[in-house]
Amino acid sequence: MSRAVVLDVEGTTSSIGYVHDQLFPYASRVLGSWVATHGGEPAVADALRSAARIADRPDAGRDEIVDILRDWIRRDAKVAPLKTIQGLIWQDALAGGALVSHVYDDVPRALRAWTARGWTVHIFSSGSVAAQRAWFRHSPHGDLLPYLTGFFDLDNGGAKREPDSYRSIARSIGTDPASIVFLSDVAAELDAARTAGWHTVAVQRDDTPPVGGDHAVVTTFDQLDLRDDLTGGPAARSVAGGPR
Ligand SMILES: CSCCC(=O)C(=O)COP(=O)(O)O
Ligand SMILES: [Mg+2]
Repeated sequence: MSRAVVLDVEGTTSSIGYVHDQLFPYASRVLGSWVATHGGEPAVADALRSAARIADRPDAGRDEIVDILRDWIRRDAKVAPLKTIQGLIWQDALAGGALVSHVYDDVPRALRAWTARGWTVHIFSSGSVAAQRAWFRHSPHGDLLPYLTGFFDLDNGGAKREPDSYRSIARSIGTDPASIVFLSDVAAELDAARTAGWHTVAVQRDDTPPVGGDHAVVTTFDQLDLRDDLTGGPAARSVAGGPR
């Protein structure tokens, strides 16, 4: 029987501070010139049109759309066309060394241990699949892609607070919901996954706001004891604060 771990990125595998202090300002800074260069490419043109539609300004020109996207970045809006464009920008920057990704030290250790035991590991993040792949490929711990089987974002996974997204991801990875463990720093995401029948574990990193909710809690992946028999739920070895 297949067993899977699904991981959120920002606040779970990686620092929120890094994303907000490095990635977002970088995207905001280069956005205007990047859109001027790439705006004619079909995927980018499509994302720009889609952003204008969502903002209810279908006739907006490129400069106005760049302003809309910058405003969304400032407000950390999880909007698919913004995430598509950010992902393409970050992909180049991560590959070229203009940006370095951040992954907590316990993450590669856990990825190695879980996959060695036959679990598959997948990512579900608001960041686009292109951003996710570049993020883990160019990690400070080396290329982590060999440990990752599937990548889901707002386009191919759906909204992170909707139970249907988790149902559809379970179907897509071919794993029974009762054999999937989801780790996230956002209680509403964990609630949605639990509604879909998944096991849930809140990740409370030192540098993140309190997760809240009533999910089992770990502060690092080292504390998660992934038993092959999940009937009692995934065990957190040394739970900080206990289930809340
Ligand atoms: C490498 S993914 C970039 C981070 C990002 O844009 C984002 O929105 C992360 O959201 P998450 O769902 O991972 O909390
Ligand atoms: Mg998160």
